Amino acid sequence: MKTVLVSAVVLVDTDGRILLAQRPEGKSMAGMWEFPGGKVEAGETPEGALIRELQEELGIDTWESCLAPLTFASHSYSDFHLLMPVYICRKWNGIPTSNEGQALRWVHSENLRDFNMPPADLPLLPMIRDWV
Ligand SMILES: Nc1nc2c([nH]c(=O)n2[C@H]2C[C@H](O)[C@@H](COP(=O)(O)OP(=O)(O)OP(=O)(O)O)O2)c(=O)[nH]1
Ligand SMILES: [Mg+2]
Repeated sequence: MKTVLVSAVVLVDTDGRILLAQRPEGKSMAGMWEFPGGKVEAGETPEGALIRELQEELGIDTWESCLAPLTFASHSYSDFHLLMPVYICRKWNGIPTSNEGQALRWVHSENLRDFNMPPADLPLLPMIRDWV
């Protein structure tokens, strides 16, 4: 099975809330709430891909020095294996805005489990709750 590399971020605001984005209609797992990010394309580093995705999806700018490794997901879906490094970021320029029609929510870490998230994300939630 193909392994797909996806970078994602736990974006934390000054109140300690985390940004979740809802996957739009038409995409796989539509309606589920995810950490912002996307696929690492050929020739990109995971950090570079995440910086690009944050510009494209949310219209914010951040820097490699502001992305710290937090955890990762490794999960087999029916048609591919997901390997997803997850970074934490507390510093960026701009206000996250829905650029691709996706709903956005700032969520307190203790409430993450109330959101319907992709199966790959579920094992990460307890440690994110404890560490953020
Ligand atoms: N961004 C993100 N993707 C996740 C999470 N959990 C999870 O299983 N995924 C999966 C869903 C997708 O299969 C894959 C991300 O691919 P995607 O299609 O959103 O990638 P992309 O943003 O580059 O979008 P596209 O241009 O390929 O449409 O990773 C998560 O928390 N955040
Ligand atoms: Mg994406």
